[in-house]
Amino acid sequence: MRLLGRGVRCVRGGREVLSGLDFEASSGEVLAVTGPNGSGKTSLLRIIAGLLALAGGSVELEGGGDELTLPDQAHYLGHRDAMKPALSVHENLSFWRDFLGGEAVDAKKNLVNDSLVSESLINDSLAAVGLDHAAHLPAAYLSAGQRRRLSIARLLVTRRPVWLLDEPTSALDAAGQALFVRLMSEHLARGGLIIAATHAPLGIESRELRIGETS
Ligand SMILES: Nc1ncnc2c1ncn2[C@@H]1O[C@H](COP(=O)(O)OP(=O)(O)OP(=O)(O)O)[C@@H](O)[C@H]1O
Repeated sequence: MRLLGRGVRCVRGGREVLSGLDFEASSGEVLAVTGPNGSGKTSLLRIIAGLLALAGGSVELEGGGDELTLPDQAHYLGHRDAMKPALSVHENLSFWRDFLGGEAVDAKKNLVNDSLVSESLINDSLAAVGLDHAAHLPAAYLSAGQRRRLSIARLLVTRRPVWLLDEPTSALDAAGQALFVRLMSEHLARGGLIIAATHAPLGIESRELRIGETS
């Protein structure tokens, strides 16, 4: 699988933010998008996620699911944690699983239509990010790092091969960063790919795409 961007152009508020940008990332690879504030890193992730229109060029996923669009095959984790504060941690994750079309699979990768299995997927995902003890707390009570962990759990309730991550390690403590590195490594080992906008090292081997140097 390969994500390919050619001649990408982005205009925001009448200003050209990206122009003629080429990039690619393959299965098992992390592309770290770096550059000064306002250089267009978030805009690029939002274009790939289908949340922002291209003003020119193309972005394509080769070797993905034939009947699925690129946005259907991508997880977008913005730098703001998209959680409803009045819902519990568990309810927030259930919402995202349903919204993203989460499917439970058994050990032989067969689809399982079983609410108990779905329930254990939520619990396993919360445990994987160290939030099992907080499942019934309102999301409003979470600390910044815990909110980030809950966002990361979204990546686990539905498997999608392309992870688009905006400043994914912000607010994470050392243990949280180590945990996230492990989750990213497992994702890459399964053939996934990651594009991350970041100002800080991700703690995992990556290739750099530097943008906005001249602006
Ligand atoms: N909704 C919008 N309308 C107009 N301009 C916008 C909008 N959103 C972003 N911009 C502009 O687009 C440019 C790129 O913003 P973007 O958020 O992609 O940068 P970034 O590289 O992610 O920055 P940072 O490192 O600060 O997160 C900035 O000049 C910003 O002001």
